[in-house]
Amino acid sequence: MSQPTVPDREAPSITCDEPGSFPWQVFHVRHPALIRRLLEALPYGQAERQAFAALLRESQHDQVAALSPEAPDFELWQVWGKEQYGRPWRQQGFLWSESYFYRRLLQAGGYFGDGGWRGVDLFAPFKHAELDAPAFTGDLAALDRQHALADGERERSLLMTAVWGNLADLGFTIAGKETGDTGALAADDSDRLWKLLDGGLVTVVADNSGRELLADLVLVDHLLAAGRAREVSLLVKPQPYYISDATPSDVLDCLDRMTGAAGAAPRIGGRLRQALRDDRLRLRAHPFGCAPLGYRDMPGDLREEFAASTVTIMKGDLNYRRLAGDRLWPPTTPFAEVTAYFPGPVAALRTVKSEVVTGLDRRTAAELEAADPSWRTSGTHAVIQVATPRDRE
Ligand SMILES: O=P(O)(O)OC[C@@]1(O)O[C@H](CO)[C@@H](O)[C@@H]1O
Repeated sequence: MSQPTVPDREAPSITCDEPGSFPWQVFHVRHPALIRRLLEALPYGQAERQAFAALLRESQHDQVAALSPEAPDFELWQVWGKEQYGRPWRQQGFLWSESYFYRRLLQAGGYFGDGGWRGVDLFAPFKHAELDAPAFTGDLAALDRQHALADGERERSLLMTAVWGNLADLGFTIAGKETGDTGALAADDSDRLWKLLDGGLVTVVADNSGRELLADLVLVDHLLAAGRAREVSLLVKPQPYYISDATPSDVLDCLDRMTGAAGAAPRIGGRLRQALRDDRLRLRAHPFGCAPLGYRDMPGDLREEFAASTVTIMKGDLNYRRLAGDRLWPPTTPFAEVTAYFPGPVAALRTVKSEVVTGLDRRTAAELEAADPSWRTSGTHAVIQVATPRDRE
């Protein structure tokens, strides 16, 4: 096997330095809007309100402050943040700074403290509202129609629902973006993906809770029930992150909502509960899920898990950034090249909501860039991309 190329040394890393750019807007528009929403949703006291305001100021104008030595994850962040502490936030890589912002947001909300906010998921009011919203009820009802489809059509529908479910991301909606149900696929390797799903261990790295997680769980149920997976390992976040990212308790909430509904939903929810009991579905919450790093820097145990999987399915935009590297790749850079380090077959199911794009054919890339330069952040397009070790030979 020839040596994999490491093209990420060539594409510029994305930072928040340029006023008006997408990453700059995340820090200067999206984060203030998020904090306003948090303060409306939860009755935080003076100390937390001041801490949120201080975090906003620091992250927009100052140097990155380190965690205090009492923090439970101090050691971890000494490693993850050693290059960044004491330097301006705006000069950090966007992936790093955004991730650290969410870590510090939990701290500002008292999540790690010894007061009444300890362990409280500050995004829970939004997550619960989503589970109670008409759109979620509509998604549950749509499962009956999906169930009635012929096999091939049903698989296509399950996959597309999981892909476009990624638009139901509270970070995206807080930024005032529209979440139309579907747009166009800029790359579609779905046939290759189905070929890989041949009855082995499948790892699904989940993204958002609520509507996206529902679609992902329904897909997982199908993989198990149809023998397309022998076992599924579902990776979620160990703590609240990026607003609506799923944690283990969000999975349980979603299952509850399914089993409490009518029609196909309770049957699917019941099968998933049974699969958890039988260990055919394993729920994992690895600390690396909230790391400010790309998968290139994954720890050994995760590498082993991905290597042992017949395919790892990465959901969502942030996972795509972490997989490909948070860089301004020419969009025709082969997906297999940027994921050459990955220890097994990998598939990305993602609506495009940030600037990182790879694996497009020349014509599609040219047409998209010419039609609307903001297509990368508007959520109008999605990709289904697959790379296997064979592609790298
Ligand atoms: O990973 P997800 O939930 O699909 O998307 C996360 C996201 O909303 O956050 C980032 C900007 O804040 C973007 O990469 C992306 O739009």
